[in-house]
Amino acid sequence: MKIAIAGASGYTGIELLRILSSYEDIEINQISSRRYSGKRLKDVFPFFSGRFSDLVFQEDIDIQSSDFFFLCLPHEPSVELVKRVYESGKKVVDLSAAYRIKDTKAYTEFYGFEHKYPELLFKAVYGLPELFRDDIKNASVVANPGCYPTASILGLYPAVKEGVIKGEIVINALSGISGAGREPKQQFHYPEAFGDSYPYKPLMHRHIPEMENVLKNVSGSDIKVRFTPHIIPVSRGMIATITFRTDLSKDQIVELYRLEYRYEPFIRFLTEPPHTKYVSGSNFCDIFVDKDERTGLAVVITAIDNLGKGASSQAIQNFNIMTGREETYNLLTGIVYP
Ligand SMILES: NC(=O)C1=CN([C@@H]2O[C@H](COP(=O)(O)OP(=O)(O)OC[C@H]3O[C@@H](n4cnc5c(N)ncnc54)[C@H](OP(=O)(O)O)[C@@H]3O)[C@@H](O)[C@H]2O)C=CC1
Ligand SMILES: CC(=O)N[C@@H](CCC(=O)OP(=O)(O)O)C(=O)O
Repeated sequence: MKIAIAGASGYTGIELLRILSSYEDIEINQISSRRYSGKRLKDVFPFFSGRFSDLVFQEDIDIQSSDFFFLCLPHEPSVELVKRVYESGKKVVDLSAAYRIKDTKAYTEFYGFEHKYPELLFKAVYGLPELFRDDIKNASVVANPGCYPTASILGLYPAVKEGVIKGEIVINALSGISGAGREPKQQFHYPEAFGDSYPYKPLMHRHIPEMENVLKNVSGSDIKVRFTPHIIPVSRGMIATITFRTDLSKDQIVELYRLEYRYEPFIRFLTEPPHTKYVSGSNFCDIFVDKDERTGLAVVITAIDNLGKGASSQAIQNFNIMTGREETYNLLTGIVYP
């Protein structure tokens, strides 16, 4: 199988290359980057010497030359490229938000562009295997979830599905800086980012419509989330702390979560709050569930690697499912500790 990675010089593209380097039965035959076009992968990123010695970045991806596509591009260029892959009859996992939200208004409102292919938007499958595994198996277009939505939806799904939440849902989430991509930005310049932590977009972040859209699709009811993201000065890692009111006791809510995810290979329950380092470099989502009986609020805390389960390893999980491999193939290791 010949594989193309568009946007291979960004953080999610590099992470994909790292994971795919362990696959024996595939060939990565195209990688794209405009700025590195014509340069060898190993000259740009010396740590890839060996496995991918001959790969050369190209300006764009040729649809005819590969069988399967991973797109690690910004949202707007993805809209077009996904459409072209789809028309060729081949399969694609798109890591951008271009096909995630089944609501065209969200694109004008939160992404600043008119979605040109609403009919394809409704054919794309949301690539969160724990919720949509059966649809992913036969999908041509898989829209890989955002990192905050992965951490938040996995932390809410059992409770939302069973309808045990009373009232508001509050999510406070922390993200490592690689979540903002590799393009240099002033606020992520070392002297400014080192040692600093802060909330941002406290009232409306573009991941809110994505989360609400998916939670509505699985529950059938309108669900609102009060979501506040925060930057933490680490390269990778994400924590979501979720609180909601419920009449279930502590034991019942813990049991509900454990039962729902009992066969999930990448969900691990912890009896203490998870750390970013417990999942770093991996596809795991660690979950802690408890209830504060004093206030009646349940507390669910999830940890993922934003570049792992929040992006690239989740894209590989989808690839494994779409290509008939064991879902966990090559994904059960990878933790980098300390
Ligand atoms: N970082 C993260 O934690 C997560 C990211 N995502 C999403 O995944 C996608 C990739 O993210 P990430 O790897 O962080 O981004 P980066 O900014 O690190 O990389 C973007 C890649 O796309 C290329 N690119 C940028 N602009 C264009 C363009 N207009 N046309 C063609 N190629 C372009 C860049 O190379 P060049 O400029 O040389 O062409 C680079 O290879 C984004 O849509 C992001 O929202 C999703 C979940 C988590
Ligand atoms: C730290 C940081 O800036 N994170 C990004 C989200 C991560 C991401 O890339 O998500 P999408 O794929 O949905 O764009 C942000 O808050 O916009």
